[in-house]
Amino acid sequence: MKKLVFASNNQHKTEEIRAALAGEYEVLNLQDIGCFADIPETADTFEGNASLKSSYVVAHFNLDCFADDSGMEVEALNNEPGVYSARYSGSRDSAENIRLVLKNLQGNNNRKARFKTVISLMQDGQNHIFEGVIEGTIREEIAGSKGFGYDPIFQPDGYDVTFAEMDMALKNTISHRAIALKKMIEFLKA
Ligand SMILES: O=c1nc[nH]c2c1ncn2[C@H]1C[C@H](O)[C@@H](COP(=O)(O)OP(=O)(O)OP(=O)(O)O)O1
Ligand SMILES: [Mg+2]
Repeated sequence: MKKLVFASNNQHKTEEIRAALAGEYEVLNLQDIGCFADIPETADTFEGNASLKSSYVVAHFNLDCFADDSGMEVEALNNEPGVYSARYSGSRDSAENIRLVLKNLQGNNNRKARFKTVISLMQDGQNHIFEGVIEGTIREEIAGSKGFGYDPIFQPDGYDVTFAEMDMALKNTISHRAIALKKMIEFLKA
């Protein structure tokens, strides 16, 4: 089976991507290639941060790879937390990050939000970008224990459950990450 290097330390993302590519590609993440660095994400866009992560692996390990930078944008919060989703509350504690979103959105009728993923695939020195977006709304309270990050408060449009209430298999057919990944695989197979 062909190998793909995924420039991420996020086990949840890795699990989703491995499930999505099962049987087609073997996905190696940063620890699998012996990279334990927390790659600096200093860009102010998802594309910029994804490109920083993929370029770091090319520069330090001379390996083609792909990286995902993703986050949640809440319309009434001026699209925050956005690229700062991982540390919105100042820590990586998802419960704290969720608490701050709910606090900042309290009493606001505009609960529109979207999840966005940008994948940067570095192949033969070329940076290929693939984007996935899913629209939804922010629940008033958390619901569900599956998934990770902001899943317990994000309800995708067309569903009456949060990402954390749905199985990974269903999330992997509709999510921002699934959409971006599908575009990357189509490119790789072309
Ligand atoms: O499907 C998702 N469901 C819920 N929350 C999500 C999702 N996708 C990203 N998120 C949130 C979690 C993380 O706090 C931030 C991503 O930050 P992001 O830098 O892309 O990932 P990360 O730092 O955890 O791992 P890495 O950079 O090594 O890929 O947005
Ligand atoms: Mg990150």
